[in-house]
Amino acid sequence: MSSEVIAKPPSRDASEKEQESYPPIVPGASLLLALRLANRPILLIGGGVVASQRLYFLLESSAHITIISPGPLHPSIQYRIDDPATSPQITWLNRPYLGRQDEVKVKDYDLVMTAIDDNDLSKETCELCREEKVMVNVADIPPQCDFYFGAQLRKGPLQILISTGGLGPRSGAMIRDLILRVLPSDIEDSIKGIGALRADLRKRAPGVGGQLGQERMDWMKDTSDTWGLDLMRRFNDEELRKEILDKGWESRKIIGPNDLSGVASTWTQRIWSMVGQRDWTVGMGGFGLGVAVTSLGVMILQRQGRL
Ligand SMILES: C[C@@]1(CC(=O)O)c2cc3[nH]c(cc4nc(cc5[nH]c(cc(n2)[C@H]1CCC(=O)O)[C@@](C)(CC(=O)O)[C@@H]5CCC(=O)O)C(CC(=O)O)=C4CCC(=O)O)c(CCC(=O)O)c3CC(=O)O
Ligand SMILES: NC(=O)C1=CN([C@@H]2O[C@H](COP(=O)(O)OP(=O)(O)OC[C@H]3O[C@@H](n4cnc5c(N)ncnc54)[C@H](O)[C@@H]3O)[C@@H](O)[C@H]2O)C=CC1
Repeated sequence: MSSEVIAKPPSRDASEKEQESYPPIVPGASLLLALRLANRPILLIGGGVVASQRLYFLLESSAHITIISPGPLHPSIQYRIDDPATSPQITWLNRPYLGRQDEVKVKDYDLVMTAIDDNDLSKETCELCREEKVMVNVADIPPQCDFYFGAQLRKGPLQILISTGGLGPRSGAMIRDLILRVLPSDIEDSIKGIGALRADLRKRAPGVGGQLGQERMDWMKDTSDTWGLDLMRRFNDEELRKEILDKGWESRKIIGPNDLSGVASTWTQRIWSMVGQRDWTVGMGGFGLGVAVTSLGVMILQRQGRL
């Protein structure tokens, strides 16, 4: 496994030597982002199984989705339209989309997705989107997509997306399942814990940038590293958070799990012993390996000019 295939952007704390050896840029990647789409208008054209998958993820991101497709729809789409929990998020136009002639205009949407069995109409929709500079995913013509979907897994606030650069969607899903198997089943509790600690710290030390911002980031980073992923779940205990903020942050010290005293220590340790210790490093090593192997495969194909 060559280390050059692993993305290495500049680091906050890289040593000067590392800073000097800038890794070469390897082009051809997609920019992996986490789009925040709450209440944003999204146009989804088509009503089959692929559209039903798009709809599911769009609903989870709290977007507002306009679906244009003649019925009958895929049953899961119809279900979401009928379900009072999701119906306010969906506008269904029960008719075919007419491309350039359609009264619905792509410029009124933040993103457009086509999932239809009509290549020509997909191309026309894509052209319209280019003219209006609206990002588009065309399920049947990958080279025309501005963005791809990927195999996804979600555990509360944690989300992981696997992209194979359009080469092997099914293999992406298999890698996702591999990651799922090695992830601790309750990792979301750790993420929620560290989120609660960050929020409390921001309340004590509000503001952006400057000396305080730098100290806040250094303290958070060192505290995260000291506790590790596994023990971060303990930050869900409000009393424990208060203790490490009082004793640690206020004097800019890092308080580790063994530095705790009193009540917080005793009862959180009791809960902890009930949950049981696990070695996460083995699992996370597997995760890193899986992702790196995928990247390596994609890189090889890129170098061979097949991407
Ligand atoms: C480029 C991309 C564009 C995009 O969709 O954004 C695209 C394109 C195409 N997929 C096709 C086929 C299949 N797609 C799947 C499955 C998924 N496809 C997904 C993504 C992507 N598919 C994007 C690149 C992803 C990446 O970079 O890795 C996933 C990951 C996410 C999702 O769709 O939400 C989801 C798995 C999610 C999960 O299981 O969780 C299966 C398997 C199955 O259904 O189980 C098959 C049949 C088997 C096969 O062909 O492999 C065809 C028709 C090919 C033909 O006609 O022969 C095209 C068009 C083409 O390739 O021309
Ligand atoms: N990206 C991906 O993950 C995958 C992409 N595909 C591609 O996606 C396309 C759609 O796949 P499926 O959902 O399986 O097809 P499907 O045949 O189940 O559904 C097609 C849908 O498009 C609708 N439709 C057709 N013409 C329309 C129009 N003018 N306006 C609005 N709606 C219209 C149909 O009513 C139907 O609901 C296929 O062309 C296929 O190449 C297929 C599998 C996976």
